[in-house]
Amino acid sequence: MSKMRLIVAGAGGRMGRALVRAIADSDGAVLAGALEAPTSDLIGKDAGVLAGLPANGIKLSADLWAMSADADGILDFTVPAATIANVAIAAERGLVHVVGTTGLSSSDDAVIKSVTKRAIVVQSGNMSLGVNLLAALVRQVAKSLDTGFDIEILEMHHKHKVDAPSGTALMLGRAAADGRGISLEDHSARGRDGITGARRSGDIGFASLRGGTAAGDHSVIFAGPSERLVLSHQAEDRMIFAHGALKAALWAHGKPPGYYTMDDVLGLKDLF
Ligand SMILES: NC(=O)C1=CN([C@@H]2O[C@H](COP(=O)(O)OP(=O)(O)OC[C@H]3O[C@@H](n4cnc5c(N)ncnc54)[C@H](OP(=O)(O)O)[C@@H]3O)[C@@H](O)[C@H]2O)C=CC1
Ligand SMILES: O=C(O)C1=N[C@H](C(=O)O)C[C@H](O)C1
Repeated sequence: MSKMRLIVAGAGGRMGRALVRAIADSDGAVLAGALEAPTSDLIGKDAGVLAGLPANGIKLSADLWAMSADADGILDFTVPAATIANVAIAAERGLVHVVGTTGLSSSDDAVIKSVTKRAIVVQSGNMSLGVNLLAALVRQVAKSLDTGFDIEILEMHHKHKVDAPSGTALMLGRAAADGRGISLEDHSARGRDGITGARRSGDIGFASLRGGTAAGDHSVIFAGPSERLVLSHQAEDRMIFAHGALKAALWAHGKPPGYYTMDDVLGLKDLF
């Protein structure tokens, strides 16, 4: 079978470079294009060289329409405005669109879902196996414990990260809210500072730390009377996200148009 032809969006970024390496190592995919911001100094540079590999002849370009004429999918780890611009082209071309970008607003998410009658979208705030298993466990624990247990989510990332809470923290918060049968939007506590008053019962709290090179640490704390249960995951290398994204693209290739998550890719929907 021929290899899946993939475009990496944000090819000059941290995840973009990791994705170029993951594709180079893969038997099932080949790099078909490398997208960057039109303002980037990296336009015209070789994607392989930027990723620390031998030159592969794929030059960074800002023209997704041209590079997608002969592609099967796009791995998109960029910024919200770029991802939203890519959605329409991916749908028009019938590409698999793997969306890893975080910091998307609820209206951005609505735009992404609006094209899934025509497009094949796989979206997740975290593409790693470990975090998606963690989310399934959090949902189950939240279902088992009553509201006497307060739920707090703590995350730490490298100093360059621009959005908070992380997409993963929000995903874990949503899993906890699902388990409890509540809406996260109505039961979140974000950015406590100053005289905040006592904790509102039933809220899911978020706290974000930034520093150094941390690839992504997440803990979900169930704090009850005289005991605490902590479920956590530490990413040691961002290649785990790149391998997850590549797995998602290969899984989605040939699937009917629709909206999918890593639960579909990893078969976690029926775990509990
Ligand atoms: N779902 C998951 O598993 C994971 C998600 N992420 C998310 O992925 C995103 C990227 O993370 P990271 O790689 O660390 O960030 P970087 O800032 O290193 O990379 C983002 C890249 O996107 C580029 N970019 C900006 N605008 C456009 C555009 N219009 N078209 C194409 N490319 C563009 C940036 O270019 P420039 O610098 O010139 O602006 C930059 O090279 C973040 O939202 C992060 O949270 C990260 C890891 C895992
Ligand atoms: O920006 C990052 O680095 C990461 N972003 C994702 C998030 O916001 O959760 C996933 C991972 O934690 C790394």
